[in-house]
Amino acid sequence: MLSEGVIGDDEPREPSNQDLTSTTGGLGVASSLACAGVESSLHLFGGVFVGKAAEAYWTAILQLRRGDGSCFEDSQTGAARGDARRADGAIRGLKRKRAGAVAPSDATPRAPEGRAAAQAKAAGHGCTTFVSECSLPTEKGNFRLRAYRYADGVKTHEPVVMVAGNVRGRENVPVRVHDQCQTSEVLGSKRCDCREQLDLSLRYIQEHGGGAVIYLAQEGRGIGLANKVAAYALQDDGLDTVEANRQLGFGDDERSYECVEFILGDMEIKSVQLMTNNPFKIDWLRATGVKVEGRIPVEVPANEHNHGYLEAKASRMSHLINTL
Ligand SMILES: Nc1nc2c(ncn2[C@@H]2O[C@H](COP(=O)(O)OP(=O)(O)OP(=O)(O)O)[C@@H](O)[C@H]2O)c(=O)[nH]1
Repeated sequence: MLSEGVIGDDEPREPSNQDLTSTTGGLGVASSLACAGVESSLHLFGGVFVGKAAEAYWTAILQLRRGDGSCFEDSQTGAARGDARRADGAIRGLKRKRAGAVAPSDATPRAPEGRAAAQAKAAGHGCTTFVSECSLPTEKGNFRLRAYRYADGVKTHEPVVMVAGNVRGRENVPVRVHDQCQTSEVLGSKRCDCREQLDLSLRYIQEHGGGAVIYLAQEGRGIGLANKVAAYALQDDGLDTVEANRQLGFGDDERSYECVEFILGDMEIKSVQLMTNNPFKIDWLRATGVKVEGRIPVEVPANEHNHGYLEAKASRMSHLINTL
């Protein structure tokens, strides 16, 4: 087992002014959609975001940025918050419309929401800031826990990273980008493989010279806990995980990985071996500028409750699962 991980030779630190003004890269476009060694079947579809909704959205975004590009989410005016709420509603409406527009009736595996989603994930509308770091002894070993804050004018969340070993300045660092699953990780649900994947990843980085697990609060592939329960209810009635999302008016995948490049850069991780079974996650991360050198599978044995779910992930979402 590794000793408690460090980002480099740093001591744990409190947020400095520099930390609190460092940000993600602004309004960039996909820096790279090249996906060497990984099969990609991104499909094109477009959506135009116009009129008052767009104005409100950009107003809210711009009010979150100083001239120097830094974040000041806590100083939003009431007007900005109102704009943000209207923009939030507009975006939700757009997503529903889009989900209806693209919902395919065939079972062909495809990138969830296609190229537009990959580009949106890469577009860089939000700000990520480092907040603080502490030691975190766990059942899987000793880690350092780094906390960040992300805000895009509509929503905020607080990504955390569990780090083991010395990763600063390294290439090919094993990294897992893991999305929250309260049902399995907190409540012990056997409907999915999320908790086991998290455990496997934490053990892996302890046993293989270090690495990082970036944990993002994007419950239910970004649709939220209550909506995921609604999706589960539809799956209880026979729909699969993809059909259930569409039936609720959501895209197949509503997650955003915009903060990941900033977090890796902040930790001076130069390139990663991504721990995932999802080839599209590799595409998305590359589209945001993350240097993904390769993939480490995170496969766990199926159980009687999640077998159908894992089969749907393999057949509907192209997940590379050999344990079925
Ligand atoms: N909407 C929805 N979300 C689910 C369902 N089951 C699990 N999740 C969420 O799915 C997310 C994990 O995504 P997965 O599709 O399992 O895997 P992935 O992250 O794309 O790929 P891996 O890196 O291989 O784990 C977590 O946020 C879970 O809360 C479901 O049936 N419906």
